[in-house]
Amino acid sequence: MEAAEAGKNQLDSFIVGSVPTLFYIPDFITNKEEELLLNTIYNAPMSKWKLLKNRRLQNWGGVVHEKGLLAQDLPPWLTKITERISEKSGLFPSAINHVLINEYLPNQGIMPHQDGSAYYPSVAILSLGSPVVMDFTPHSSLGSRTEMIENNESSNMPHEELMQMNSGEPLKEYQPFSVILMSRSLLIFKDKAYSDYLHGIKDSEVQLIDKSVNISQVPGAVWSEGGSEDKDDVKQNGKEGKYIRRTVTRISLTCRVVTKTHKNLFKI
Ligand SMILES: O=C(O)CCC(=O)C(=O)O
Ligand SMILES: [Fe+2]
Repeated sequence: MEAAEAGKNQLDSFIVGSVPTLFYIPDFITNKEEELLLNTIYNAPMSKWKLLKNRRLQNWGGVVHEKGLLAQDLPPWLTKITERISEKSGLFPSAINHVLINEYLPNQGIMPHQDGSAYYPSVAILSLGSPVVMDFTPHSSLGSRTEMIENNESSNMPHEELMQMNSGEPLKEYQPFSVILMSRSLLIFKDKAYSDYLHGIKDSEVQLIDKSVNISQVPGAVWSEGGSEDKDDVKQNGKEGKYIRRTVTRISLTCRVVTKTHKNLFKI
């Protein structure tokens, strides 16, 4: 019984913020593992990179489309990580079978979005390289009006991303918040955090961290206090405060389960 209870609560100590289905695990992998992953990712053939308008990505596990996943086995260097994620979190119904690797230069981000319906509603994001701030915004039907980014890149995405544009009265329990994603950390979110909020990363080199729910877990050396040299960010975000400055590239591994899979195109 003890083991079952420990299993049930294995992520409780990693909850950050007020949404109980969002977990932040610092130091999920070692420095050595980070280095190995980065080397392997950058050793992939150039053709493996898909260029988007504002970043590039590698798609592993097969092609996701409406009818599910045209599955390809994940390579061992990825299953080593995805198996650890499944085992440590206990939040995935079956083996993680899809990994999207996104690369972000310091001035690149991803518009606020909800992940496509082909995925099981649990996602684990492993971060490598530069720290970054991920913003969670309640769907406009639930909270304050959702910020939209004009350049809709969803047509370039390998999976469906749903945009929510309708406005509504803010509900108190749905407030925007942010999470600082340090290198080697794992962010997991599911249920409410997955379906009632959009998630995104601003395309700015300087990112305010005042709304971040995990500041206390981030080394003080990572952030600075607002100063006159950061006028651009103040202009962009409308206020001054604590911020991080992205100086290097960030790589993220978005690990998910696509429940419907097909091995052969002709059997769909
Ligand atoms: O890079 C990230 O941290 C987020 C990526 C993401 O949200 C996605 O691929 O759907
Ligand atoms: Fe996403």
